[in-house]
Amino acid sequence: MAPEPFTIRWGIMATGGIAQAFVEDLLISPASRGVHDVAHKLAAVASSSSKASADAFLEKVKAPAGVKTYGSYRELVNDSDIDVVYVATPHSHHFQNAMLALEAGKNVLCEKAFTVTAAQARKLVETARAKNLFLMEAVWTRYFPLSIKIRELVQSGVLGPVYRVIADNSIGAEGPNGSLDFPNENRMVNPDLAGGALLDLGIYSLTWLFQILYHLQPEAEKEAPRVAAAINKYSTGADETTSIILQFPGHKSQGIALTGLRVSSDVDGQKTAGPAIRIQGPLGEIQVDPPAYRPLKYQIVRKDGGGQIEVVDCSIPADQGRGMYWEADEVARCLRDGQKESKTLPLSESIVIMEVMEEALRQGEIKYPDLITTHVYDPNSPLNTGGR
Ligand SMILES: NC(=O)C1=CN([C@@H]2O[C@H](COP(=O)(O)OP(=O)(O)OC[C@H]3O[C@@H](n4cnc5c(N)ncnc54)[C@H](OP(=O)(O)O)[C@@H]3O)[C@@H](O)[C@H]2O)C=CC1
Ligand SMILES: O=C1OC[C@@H](O)[C@H](O)[C@H]1O
Repeated sequence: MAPEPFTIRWGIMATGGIAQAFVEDLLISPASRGVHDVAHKLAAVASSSSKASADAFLEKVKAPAGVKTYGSYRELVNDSDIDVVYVATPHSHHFQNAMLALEAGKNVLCEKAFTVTAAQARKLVETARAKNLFLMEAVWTRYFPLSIKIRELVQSGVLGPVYRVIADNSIGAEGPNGSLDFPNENRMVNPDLAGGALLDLGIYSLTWLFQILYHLQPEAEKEAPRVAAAINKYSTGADETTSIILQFPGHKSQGIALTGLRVSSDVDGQKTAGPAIRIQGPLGEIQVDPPAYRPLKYQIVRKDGGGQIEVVDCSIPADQGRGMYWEADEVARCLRDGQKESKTLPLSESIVIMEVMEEALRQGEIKYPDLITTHVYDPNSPLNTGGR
């Protein structure tokens, strides 16, 4: 008889859009994606608004009976029947909320962007290590079968050394009279919630640059990049377009990461506009269809391919969710194996990415409020208590 899967008990912090998508994926049987070694249990959900919001959330996701609900994040992190807390609040809140969970002795999976500043990311990592807890930034894209396959292909040398990655993750959200299709209070453009294209969407362009140009560098030759960036600001003060050039001189490689809120990477929504990502070496290139955050199809163009291209489709069947369960499976395996971080996205790499984004925001003169940039933990911060 096959051994029972190792099951982890999740506590969900916040009840917004991504919390719903993540939980719906958690509730899909792992066996349906061929996973038998780990499983997931939805143990509790907390809303900073009210217990009633958490109750309503359970109905929305069609949760099984027996899931606890709380009207505060503090109650959630103190629940002894939880193995890991999923932080699904806006970027502005990640540092304080993840600290709240770590300080209560909980393992943490924290949504992207990890934090607002690099110092906050370092403090989270330092705290998790001091308390011997698991911590991971929830960059789900890295755990897609397509991402794994492409990292393997690049490592196998199919392109020769990769010298260039160009990646775009942009959405077409232009509104009337120069505005964007978001109210100014919306987390996409609101500086109080660390809004802006870079922290929300540009992180995926950087994910592609990093998972190829940085992650695959041999450990002994790890080289953080030089950064040149330019930003257009929206009327709220958040960035609406950000362009970043990275150079890794020791590896002779370069990356270009683009993001914006006016022109989509996939203008007709049909993926006919061309690739969002190009990974290039002397022997050929790999092109990945948009969106960069949910990659499902790629093609290989070989220098000696005689004009033929190889197309590889990694679609997810319509009834098989969004694809967030692969990162959840990674968390379960790490907890099972006593690993305190994911090898696919080590904490040191999340920190370097935060350093790059911080530098880009500095060059673009984007300023966020002190409340959300401090790296001093405050359990009573309104970011933890829900005071809005
Ligand atoms: N991996 C992915 O594909 C995606 C990741 N994300 C990431 O997830 C995070 C949340 O995004 P998303 O779910 O879209 O955001 P939503 O605005 O839909 O939800 C955020 C939730 O955070 C809680 N919250 C606490 N304080 C505030 C506040 N002051 N303002 C607004 N919400 C607050 C609320 O839950 P409550 O009231 O219950 O406490 C709210 O429902 C972001 O970091 C984003 O980058 C987002 C979309 C996709
Ligand atoms: O992480 C994300 O991916 C999907 C986008 O629509 C969303 O804004 C972003 O937060």
